[in-house]
Amino acid sequence: MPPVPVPDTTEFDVIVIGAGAVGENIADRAMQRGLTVLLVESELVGGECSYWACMPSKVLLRSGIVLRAAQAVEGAEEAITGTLDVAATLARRNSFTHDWNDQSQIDWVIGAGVALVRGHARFTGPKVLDVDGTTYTARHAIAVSVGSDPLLPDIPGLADVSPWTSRHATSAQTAPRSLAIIGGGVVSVEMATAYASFGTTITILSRTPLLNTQEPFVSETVTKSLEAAGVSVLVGANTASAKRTDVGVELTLDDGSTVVADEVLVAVGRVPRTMDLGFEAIGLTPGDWLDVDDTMLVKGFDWLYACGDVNHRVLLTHQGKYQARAAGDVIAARALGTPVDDSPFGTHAATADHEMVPQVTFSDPAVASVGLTAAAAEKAGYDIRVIDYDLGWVAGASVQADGYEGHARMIVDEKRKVILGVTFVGKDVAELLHGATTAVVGQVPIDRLWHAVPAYPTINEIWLRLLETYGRP
Ligand SMILES: Cc1cc2nc3c(=O)[nH]c(=O)nc-3n(C[C@H](O)[C@H](O)[C@H](O)COP(=O)(O)OP(=O)(O)OC[C@H]3O[C@@H](n4cnc5c(N)ncnc54)[C@H](O)[C@@H]3O)c2cc1C
Ligand SMILES: NC(=O)c1ccc[n+]([C@@H]2O[C@H](COP(=O)([O-])OP(=O)(O)OC[C@H]3O[C@@H](n4cnc5c(N)ncnc54)[C@H](O)[C@@H]3O)[C@@H](O)[C@H]2O)c1
Repeated sequence: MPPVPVPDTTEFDVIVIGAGAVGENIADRAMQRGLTVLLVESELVGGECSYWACMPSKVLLRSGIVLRAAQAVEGAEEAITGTLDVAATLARRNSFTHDWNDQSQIDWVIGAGVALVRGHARFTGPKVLDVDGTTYTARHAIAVSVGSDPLLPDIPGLADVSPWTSRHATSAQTAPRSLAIIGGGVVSVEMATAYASFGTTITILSRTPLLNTQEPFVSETVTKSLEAAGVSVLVGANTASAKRTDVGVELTLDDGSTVVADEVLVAVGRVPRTMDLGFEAIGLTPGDWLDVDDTMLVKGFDWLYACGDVNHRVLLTHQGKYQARAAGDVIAARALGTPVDDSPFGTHAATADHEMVPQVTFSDPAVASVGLTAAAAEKAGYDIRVIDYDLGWVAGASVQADGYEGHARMIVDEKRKVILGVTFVGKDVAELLHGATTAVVGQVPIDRLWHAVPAYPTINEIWLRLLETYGRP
């Protein structure tokens, strides 16, 4: 890791622990509002997203998606005579992670005017930290943005087979011949998609249908497409034990059947990185997530903030950065005595975290969703109407790919006549999402949405079709 120059003071207005995407944004925001800020990072500046999560995983997926997109258009398809170049794809991924060197991010942080220390931070008391033997003090606030680690389930033998986690899957320098994946969430689906395109034989062992927090049609479509790519999707599969044998890792399911693969990837969710933060010194319990209000202030404190994965509100980079903007600004406002606006949708409140979160799963076809599913909206007590439409019937989609298959669903709050949630599944739907997010967060009345005319022939014409299906009063 490149060296980081030592700051010339140990007292700052704000200290941010963890320089992932989220911590960088808290620091930048507070600094821009006039505070002095120290950022402490134990590994790489840029965190999980840059080196072992969002960016490398999306690069690993992209080559296969582009290849299949060309294969789905007559005229382009004929030009494809080769297969996906795995080594070149992995090399492209290495260039995105700068071979796991964070010099460019160090330069950005220091250039932005934020002090940086490389080391492991632990609380030794309120507003006081030890970083590898040096004491640092915050005058106003400490923000925790230490992220999360993969959860290793308590399956007998699993720890002994040295399973892959998302870090191995996103940083591997060769593709294994076969890979078993425990879990059926986003990491499982994305990594199955990527590695299947590299020629790896994949078996997914999932207790539930894939992506089962999404609308049910998402699971059906994604499962079908993975199976078409040669992936074995075992739903209702409970892994009971694991052992390494001469031929690889052998997983035994609770029905007695076995799955053998070169490697096993565990992708069953996350735990907070709070085991070794000195929480005892400030009355918190090591290993806990941090419970925050909408300004990201940890409940029970007036100086401790938590943003990103560690507060367990939404484990997504963009949502963590949104929280960071609110937190950086409110820390400065409270320190400088300027007005705080923590009302819903105010400058200092991360209101959208609750029911307006966008997410893209970069499977093929992709899943793009924002807000509530029908089930979640009903559970929350809304009086809803569900509008469905086949994306393949949209002219723009049929141009995009021959035999385009996809689906869209819009959830309408019948009382207020606004949209609570939208889900798209289909090729190239990721870039449709922000229109949906704007409609949901803006609570744009359905009547007004009729005046937002989608260009013809784009896939965005799905909006017109959804409105026509809903009907105009
Ligand atoms: C495979 C994968 C793919 C993903 N893809 C996407 C995606 O496409 N889009 C999306 O929005 N989200 C995605 N996510 C989720 C996203 O990666 C996380 O939500 C995001 O990285 C969280 O950011 P963070 O800043 O909270 O934590 P992190 O990025 O983990 O940063 C925390 C930092 O704190 C440091 N740290 C920890 N403890 C200490 C300490 N005691 N002292 C000093 N430093 C410390 C760590 O070294 C780390 O650098 C993905 C996750 C995975 C696993
Ligand atoms: N494109 C993206 O936005 C993206 C991509 C990857 C990851 N992420 C984020 O990273 C986080 C972690 O992803 P993830 O896939 O690890 O978690 P996840 O919460 O998305 O999925 C975990 C899955 O594992 C299952 N599971 C839990 N315990 C199990 C066990 N013992 N055995 C078998 N299955 C078990 C769950 O039912 C669930 O289906 C998520 O919160 C996700 O939002 C986002």
